[in-house]
Amino acid sequence: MKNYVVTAAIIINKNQILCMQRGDGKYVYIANKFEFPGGKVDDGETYEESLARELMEEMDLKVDVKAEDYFMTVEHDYPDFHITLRSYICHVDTREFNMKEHKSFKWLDIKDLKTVEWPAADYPIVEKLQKTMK
Ligand SMILES: Nc1nc2c([nH]c(=O)n2[C@H]2C[C@H](O)[C@@H](COP(=O)(O)OP(=O)(O)OP(=O)(O)O)O2)c(=O)[nH]1
Repeated sequence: MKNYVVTAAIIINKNQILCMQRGDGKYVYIANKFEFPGGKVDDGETYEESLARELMEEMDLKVDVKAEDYFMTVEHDYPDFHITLRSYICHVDTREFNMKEHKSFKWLDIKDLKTVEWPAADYPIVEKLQKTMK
């Protein structure tokens, strides 16, 4: 099975988390779900560089992602591929960004994260946030 290494940003502003909704796509089990913005790591870049690049590409959002902001990694098997999902906490001081690739977004309190649907790989992250950051 293919393995995708993906970095994802838990973007926090005033105690709320930015949840971005994916559009349609070929995999029904992730289409239209809310996710932490980010994407696949390219050859030759560090995880932190990759995440900063994705945030800029997808949202025009400039974030200095630091190794010390690492939160957790989830290994998950989807029906068509395996994902290594590596997440970082990113505090931002603005809510301004351009939604270039997603279909909608929500800023949610941590306690409300499960009011939207996430891809299966994201639930361990949501759960750790709810346990450790309330
Ligand atoms: N960015 C992000 N991706 C996630 C999360 N959870 C999750 O299962 N994924 C999956 C969805 C995708 O299969 C993959 C991220 O890839 P991507 O966003 O760079 O690429 P994509 O599949 O949308 O499209 P493409 O660039 O391959 O055309 O990781 C998450 O919280 N954030």
